[in-house]
Amino acid sequence: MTVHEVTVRYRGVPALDSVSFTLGSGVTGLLGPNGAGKTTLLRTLATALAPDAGRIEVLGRDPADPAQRTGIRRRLGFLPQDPGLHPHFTAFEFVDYVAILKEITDRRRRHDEVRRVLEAVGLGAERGKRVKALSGGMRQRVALAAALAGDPAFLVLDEPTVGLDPEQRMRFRELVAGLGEGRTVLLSTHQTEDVAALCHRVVVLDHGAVTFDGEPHALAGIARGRVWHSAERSPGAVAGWRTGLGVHRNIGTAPPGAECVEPTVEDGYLLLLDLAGRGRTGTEARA
Ligand SMILES: Nc1ncnc2c1ncn2[C@@H]1O[C@H](COP(=O)(O)OP(=O)(O)OP(=O)(O)O)[C@@H](O)[C@H]1O
Repeated sequence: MTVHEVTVRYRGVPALDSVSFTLGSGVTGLLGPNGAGKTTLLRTLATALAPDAGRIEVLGRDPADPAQRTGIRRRLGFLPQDPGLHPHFTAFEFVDYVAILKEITDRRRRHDEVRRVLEAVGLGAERGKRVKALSGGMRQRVALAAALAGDPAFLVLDEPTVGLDPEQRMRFRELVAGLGEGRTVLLSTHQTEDVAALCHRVVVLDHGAVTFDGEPHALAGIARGRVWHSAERSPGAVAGWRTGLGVHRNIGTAPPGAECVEPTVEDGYLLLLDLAGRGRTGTEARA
């Protein structure tokens, strides 16, 4: 999968500005603040949007060519931010409907596939329930099952853990981790914990440009020596918050004598955004 100098504009304003990177198998995380261009990039890779400039190669094919684009779509699973689940469909009917759109024409084979993917996301017993009767986490799994129909080689997931409680998020993580074996998964998220838990690689987008591309521990490493705990919020910190334990976690240039702590992916990410000139001064209490 290659993205080469891709630009996408909305009414002349670039949402992606000459973005380049390559993707291999496994789960890659895509982080970025609101409006960074994540959804635009995912929709472009999922062949739902054509770039204004640059080239893309997905599964060895060129989506600009209609015949090759069809070939890509047959091997692609896309979980959009709003999957458009019809509330009156049962889980089975919704996934079956998507499988029809994916041109699995043989009815018996298709129904077997729908049962397989609903089992895979842990919804085998719920397949006859209507979408409107399912919890948010279950609906998200129905949408994932639909994306998985046809065993795609490339899976594009746009903020799949939004709105899930911690237990549902953990279950979802387990599922996605398994999916990264032998296929390419691109996962957009605001959850740095998801990136740390799931991804072998992370790409950070900011203002339509790639500002980091590497392993999650390298993103955390940006903040090495620059995260410290103190009794009060430290004035030299670019970001800081009082933790649930009552100490202040500060990120920035550590004052002399500060006791530095091990940085997380979130620390590195916040510092990266600040280094890009965003100038955060978060003071909200976090758990
Ligand atoms: N259909 C559209 N028409 C005009 N502008 C758009 C459209 N879609 C997105 N944009 C703009 O393009 C930029 C990138 O948007 P995009 O949705 O790709 O960001 P994002 O990183 O996915 O954001 P979020 O984290 O909030 O989902 C934003 O400034 C957004 O306002």
